[in-house]
Amino acid sequence: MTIQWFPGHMTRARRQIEAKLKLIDVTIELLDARIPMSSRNPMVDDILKGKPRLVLLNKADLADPAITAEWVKFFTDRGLKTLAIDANTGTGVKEILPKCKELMSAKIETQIRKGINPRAIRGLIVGIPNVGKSTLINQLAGRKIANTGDKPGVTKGQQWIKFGTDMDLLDTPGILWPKFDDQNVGMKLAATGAIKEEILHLDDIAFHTIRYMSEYYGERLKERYGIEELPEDSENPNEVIEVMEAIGRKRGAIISGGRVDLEKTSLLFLRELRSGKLGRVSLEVPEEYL
Ligand SMILES: Nc1nc2c(ncn2[C@@H]2O[C@H](COP(=O)(O)OP(=O)(O)OP(=O)(O)O)[C@@H](O)[C@H]2O)c(=O)[nH]1
Repeated sequence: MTIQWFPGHMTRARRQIEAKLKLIDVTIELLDARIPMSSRNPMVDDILKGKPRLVLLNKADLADPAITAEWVKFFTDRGLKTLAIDANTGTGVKEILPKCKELMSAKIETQIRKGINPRAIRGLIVGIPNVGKSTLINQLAGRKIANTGDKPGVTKGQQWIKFGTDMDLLDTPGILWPKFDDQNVGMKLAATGAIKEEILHLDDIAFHTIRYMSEYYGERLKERYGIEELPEDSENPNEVIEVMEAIGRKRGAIISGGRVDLEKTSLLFLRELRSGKLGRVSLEVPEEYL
């Protein structure tokens, strides 16, 4: 889904989440494991207002496992229960209910002490567009319920989905907006496919991603594209462009006069990255946020 966020949209999206929050016990915040901070709404703590929260690093199948483990520790150290999952295949999804129960344990114990039969925990999935909310809802329900495109502003009848006997989930997730005003964040969102490429220039997105990969995943670039020399200084744009050109030559993206077609190279490179052909890649590390 392509979204242009304007203040009016944000206010409306926020109001919709606030209305849903009244109905629920636990929030499930979905982030992209490859870019947990860039796929995170900067006002999430304020919006969710201290509701018990489980953080899920989704699309972990595409992210670098060692970096994902660091991210799990990063969020856990900040007092948030955190799991890495793959909503497509369901890996890690079984652990969601026990974690939600842990979040509610004090309340449940009090109810039991008072002789009240605890009711099912009520949960709400929240996250930015394309992070996998509908996929997770369908995975939890074991059937297709949620369709992509819960557009802010479109009122829908809400229903509870039974997730075992102990948990109910709202079928319409809460949509949060990413941080649009930071160009670096925008590049990472575009590189992972969270926002449509048309919003930013394709060659800028590829340039930023290749620069990052030269630093952290240089061997993969060398191996896949037969690159001999990686940039000595990845802050030097000319050196990064040389890598882009080497990728273009390898892929035959040449225009008249033998020059490399950087636009086509960018498209091919990003396609290969997103489809996992460059291996499991994370585009940010916790050290940047300590
Ligand atoms: N590889 C991988 N792809 C996933 C995973 N979860 C979701 N996807 C894919 O990501 C894309 C977006 O998933 P959706 O479930 O539609 O995301 P959403 O958050 O509901 O998106 P909006 O409706 O735009 O808000 C789809 O192509 C999914 O197949 C995952 O864990 N791993």
